[in-house]
Amino acid sequence: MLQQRDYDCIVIGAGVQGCFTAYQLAKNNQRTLLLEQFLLPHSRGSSHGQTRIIRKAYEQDFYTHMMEECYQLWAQLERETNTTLFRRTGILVKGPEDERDFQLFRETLQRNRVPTETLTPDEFARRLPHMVLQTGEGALIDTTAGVLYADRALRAAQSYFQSLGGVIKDGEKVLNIQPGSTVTVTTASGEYRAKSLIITAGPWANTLLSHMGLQLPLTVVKINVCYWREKVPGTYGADAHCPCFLQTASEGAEYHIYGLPSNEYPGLVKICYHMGSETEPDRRDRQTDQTDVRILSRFVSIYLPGLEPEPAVVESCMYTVTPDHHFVLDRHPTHKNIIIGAGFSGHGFKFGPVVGKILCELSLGKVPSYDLSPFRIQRFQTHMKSSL
Ligand SMILES: Cc1cc2nc3c(=O)[nH]c(=O)nc-3n(C[C@H](O)[C@H](O)[C@H](O)COP(=O)(O)OP(=O)(O)OC[C@H]3O[C@@H](n4cnc5c(N)ncnc54)[C@H](O)[C@@H]3O)c2cc1C
Ligand SMILES: O=C(O)[C@@H]1CCCCN1
Repeated sequence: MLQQRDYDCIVIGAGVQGCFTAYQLAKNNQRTLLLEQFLLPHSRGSSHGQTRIIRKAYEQDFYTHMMEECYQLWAQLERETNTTLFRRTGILVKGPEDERDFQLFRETLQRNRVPTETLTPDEFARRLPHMVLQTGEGALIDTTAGVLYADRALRAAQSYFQSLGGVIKDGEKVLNIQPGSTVTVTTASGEYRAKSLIITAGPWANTLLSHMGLQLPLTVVKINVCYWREKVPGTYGADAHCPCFLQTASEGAEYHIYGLPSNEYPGLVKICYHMGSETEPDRRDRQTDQTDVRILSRFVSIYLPGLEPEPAVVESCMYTVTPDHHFVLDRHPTHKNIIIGAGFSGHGFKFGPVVGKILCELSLGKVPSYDLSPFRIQRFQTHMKSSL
């Protein structure tokens, strides 16, 4: 027999954005159901793995502004669950000083008075002897930045949500959505109804939105998550005061290259390319392109001489990328009680707590705490028309 249950809100997708949205809804006394297609925890979306970078260094002010509150909300979840979710390491932002990309980071950090150190070549050589700064490159350290313990963070948000009475049903794939003043969501095991629905389905966003005749211009890409062996274990470790780093677009790499100090796998440093090759979320193993790995190998051999220049471990993860690389945080254009959080374009984890707050505000009909114009669906009008 089918179960039938009524809730105030249903959230589809228990990645970082769905978990924090559910957590915020429960804090606002909403009877909330969080549905996840896979058994938790899983490594088939975008939020798995031990670590993510958190930073205020951004090219746009609006992200740096949102980070103020993000840091506070991460610390709040740490207190609520008595867990450590953040380790401060700083992030080195480095790249060609005369290129716009590097300048945008520098200007945003300055304008927003983010505590930042500017390293001269001599200081760089002294502080970071195992990294290379080439002539013409600038180097800044956003000292607020660090590492978030990602898997642990998801567990913390889920358990706090449950402690507030929230319900998680994993292994329940949503098969159909019927919009209306009460939204009906169907899975293989039941039918659930709620006053509002929040879709945070990561790479599967468009599959779910197709039930409501909406397709966003999202591209799903597979990221090869590469770990590189230290020639001397610990050289690039957080204990050796090695920061995270972000190399801005440079010769041979159109997108950023970023890395985190060795941590989760002792002796191995995670370094990835901020783009991959297009894939389908249920068939990402078919995507075997290694272009990103080749770009990374070249980078490692030039800039990080203390690492072996071939990856020791390669895992995978997915990005869901919008044309401008900004998020989608909005209502469905015709069904106003359906809220969409999508297209986090490979940089959404650190924003989880504020994304959850914004999606919760939208679902409760409150005025959102932030100007959402960079995140509106409306901005894709031309893309969406041309794809009809
Ligand atoms: C390699 C890599 C490195 C990254 N590094 C950083 C970083 O350093 N800093 C940072 O801030 N961000 C980073 N990101 C980006 C960040 O991890 C993502 O933006 C974020 O995880 C997106 O979360 P999500 O909740 O939108 O998606 P997901 O985590 O994919 O969650 C969506 C969930 O919805 C579920 N779902 C889908 N369809 C259905 C259905 N029909 N029924 C039920 N459930 C469904 C899925 O199973 C999934 O669990 C990185 C991403 C990758 C891949
Ligand atoms: O969000 C981040 O911080 C990482 C590093 C930079 C590229 C995007 N992903």
